[in-house]
Amino acid sequence: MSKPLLYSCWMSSCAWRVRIALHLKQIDFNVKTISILKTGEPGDQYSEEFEKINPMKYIPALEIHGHTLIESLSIINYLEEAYPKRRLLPKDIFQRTKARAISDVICSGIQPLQNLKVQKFSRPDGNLNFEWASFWISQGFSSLENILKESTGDYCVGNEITMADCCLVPQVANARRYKIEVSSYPTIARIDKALQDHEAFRKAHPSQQPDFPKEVPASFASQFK
Ligand SMILES: N[C@@H](CCC(=O)N[C@@H](CS)C(=O)NCC(=O)O)C(=O)O
Repeated sequence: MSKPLLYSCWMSSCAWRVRIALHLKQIDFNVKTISILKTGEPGDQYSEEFEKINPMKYIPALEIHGHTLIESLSIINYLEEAYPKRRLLPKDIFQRTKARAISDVICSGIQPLQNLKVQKFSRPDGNLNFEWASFWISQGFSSLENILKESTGDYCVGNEITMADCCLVPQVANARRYKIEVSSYPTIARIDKALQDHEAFRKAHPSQQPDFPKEVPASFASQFK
């Protein structure tokens, strides 16, 4: 079987979620870079070629076993079902539901509000809107902090790493990018810190990606401080 192929980009938090899951499952994969933010021209997600991969014009997408999968959470759920070893959902049904709910909060309730095309549409000049992104992430984090206080042990849900952790770490990086003081959310900050040294999370980090630039663009500097 050829290796799975992940359409990814160093700056995409959604692709990052899937990279973490692939590494946690110890699945070897190749990466095809789709540059989603280019100066003065549309990103590669708008190309005709990529639209055939994902008609939503978003990354990630995963080619695996002759199929093309889209939507980060659906991809992670596929990986969980197809590769049940090193599980990303707890055994207990209520813990499992919590892990899914936290993933949904991040993937449906926070990240879509700060996505590139949403930010651009919010401004008449079509540029990124830092204030907008920062507002919506802060709103989401205030609620997420309270949700996590109830579910956390070492990680988002109890003491096992779950798909919720795959979603949390990239979203915390987004928060830093938009200059949110993450320490104001102590549970979120603690879980994020606890995961930084885990091998799968290190391998999935933007700095380890083939398209990571030699010089980080100024607008990302706060993410990597
Ligand atoms: N719900 C989708 C969202 C994917 C998404 O928002 N991808 C972002 C990168 S993190 C993207 O491709 N943005 C391009 C754009 O906004 O033009 C998923 O979870 O896969």
